[in-house]
Amino acid sequence: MKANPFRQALATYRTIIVATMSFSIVINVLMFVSPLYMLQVYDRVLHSRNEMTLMMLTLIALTMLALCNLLEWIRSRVLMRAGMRFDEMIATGVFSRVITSTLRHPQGRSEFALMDIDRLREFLTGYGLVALCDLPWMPIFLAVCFFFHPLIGFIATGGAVIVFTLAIANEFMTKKELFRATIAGQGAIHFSNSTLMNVEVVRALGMEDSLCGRWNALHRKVIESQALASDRSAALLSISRFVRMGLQTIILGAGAYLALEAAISPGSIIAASIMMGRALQPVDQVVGQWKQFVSARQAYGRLSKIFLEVPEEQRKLSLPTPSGTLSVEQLAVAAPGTKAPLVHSVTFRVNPGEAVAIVGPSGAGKSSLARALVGIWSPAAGTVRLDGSELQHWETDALGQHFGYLPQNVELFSGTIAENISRFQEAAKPEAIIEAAKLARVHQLIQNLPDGYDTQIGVGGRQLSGGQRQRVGLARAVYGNPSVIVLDEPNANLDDEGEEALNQVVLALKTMGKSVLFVSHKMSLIAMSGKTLVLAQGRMQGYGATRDILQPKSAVTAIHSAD
Ligand SMILES: Nc1ncnc2c1ncn2[C@@H]1O[C@H](COP(=O)(O)OP(=O)(O)OP(=O)(O)O)[C@@H](O)[C@H]1O
Repeated sequence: MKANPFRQALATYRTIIVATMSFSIVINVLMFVSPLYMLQVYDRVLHSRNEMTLMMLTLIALTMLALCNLLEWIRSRVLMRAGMRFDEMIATGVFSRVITSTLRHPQGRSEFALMDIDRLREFLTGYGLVALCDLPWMPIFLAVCFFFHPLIGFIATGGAVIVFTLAIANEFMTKKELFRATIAGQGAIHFSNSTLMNVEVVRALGMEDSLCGRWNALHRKVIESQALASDRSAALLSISRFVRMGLQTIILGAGAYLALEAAISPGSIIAASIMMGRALQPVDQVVGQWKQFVSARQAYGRLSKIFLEVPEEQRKLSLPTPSGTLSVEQLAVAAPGTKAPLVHSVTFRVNPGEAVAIVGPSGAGKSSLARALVGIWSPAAGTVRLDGSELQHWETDALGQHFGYLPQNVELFSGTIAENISRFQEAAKPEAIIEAAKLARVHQLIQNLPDGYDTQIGVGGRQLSGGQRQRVGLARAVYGNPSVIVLDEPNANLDDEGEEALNQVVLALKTMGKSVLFVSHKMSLIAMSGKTLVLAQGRMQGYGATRDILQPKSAVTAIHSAD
């Protein structure tokens, strides 16, 4: 099995974290410039009154500070590029896993893993990671405070402990609410997306108010949880800010007292105050970045889960292009995430050049069977074999190229007609697209559209009529010379001319030696098949030559009359 690309990407990022830490070492060493400068100015220059020394010290300090800022700039550029590389390494993997995971658990909302990539990348490239890299420097800065005087050291350490405690309290007090807000936010987005998919029905049936009410309820949950988390976090943040400011006053006061007692030099007062500030800075940053930390950690958890649940597809032997023999044995089909089979014990075989009609009343399980035949749903029992090899033994993408599939509700994508027919393949040849359109008898129809093959069809192909969608979907099904073509009610939206064209397509596909299976209620199309499979309540009621099955009093006629 291939290594998990998420882990690989994180391993690569580890090198970047090491580089960031190396930058941080130099940057933090340069943090000593300001306190050292103060010590020199107050304790040496003011006594010696040497202006030349002051000028040289100032010049050196400015150079060092410029270097420090230059390094910070380079560090952020390195992080940004590494973040982009990290994104590149996992984005494709996440996208394909989201598809697999959604097929397995349609209600699982795995699409949000795509947003998690952004969250994690933002954390890895932003101040969050820098703050973490700076954190190990805190003890060193505190040690220097002790070096000035133990009292200074204790004040700074006490301050760091308080600020840290506040950060942890922040985590505990906001964790649950932030998690709730994320889940509620996903629910609201999911709901609004599905509403927007059906805007026409929403307007026509006056559902706006009720749907808006439902969305508002979900949205309010997000706002309430966020507001609660933000209230708690804001209170702690202002306490933390007060502690920081109070500490500065205390440290200056303590320094002045120690200077009066001649325990430290006057320059040490300012230097100690700067040093304590540096020690507390990473803690402050961590507190400020807490929300981002939490969200990045949740994103990390969800991404790890999806990579764990959907492991890398094992490399499979590439099988030769199939002739198209589809054999189904004792097949049982259940919807993803459910156990009860919708289709039971189906056995039949389709040879190249044959057409099989799948018939039966509504809810008989015809579409469920079609889904299993093209490998969308895995068999709950039994097998589906293409040229003798079970569908699971084929590479998913390779298998898709050997199948043509037209689902009942067509499912076109936002893009041009040409892109839809070519299944969005980047290297699609125009000749192949036109060949598929001609084979599907839709070339002329496309030519009559304002932009021909370049016509944008909108989300779900909404800018086409129902019949046009179905015929473009048929062209997509036959694109790329597939061996097996499965059509689920391909004539549901067709007029007489469209139906005649469809009958011609089935005839042509048979002549070309393709295996054709279609679900239909239309006798004229069923008559194009050599064999018919009759389903009722998920069970095979008959399978045989269409002319026998279409005889009066046969199973199919009985089923239709019962319908
Ligand atoms: N994704 C799903 N999850 C759970 N049950 C499902 C799912 N899809 C379909 N079913 C159920 O499976 C049964 C068969 O549905 P299917 O769509 O396969 O029937 P059909 O024969 O194609 O019907 P029609 O002719 O109306 O399209 C139905 O009872 C339906 O409720």
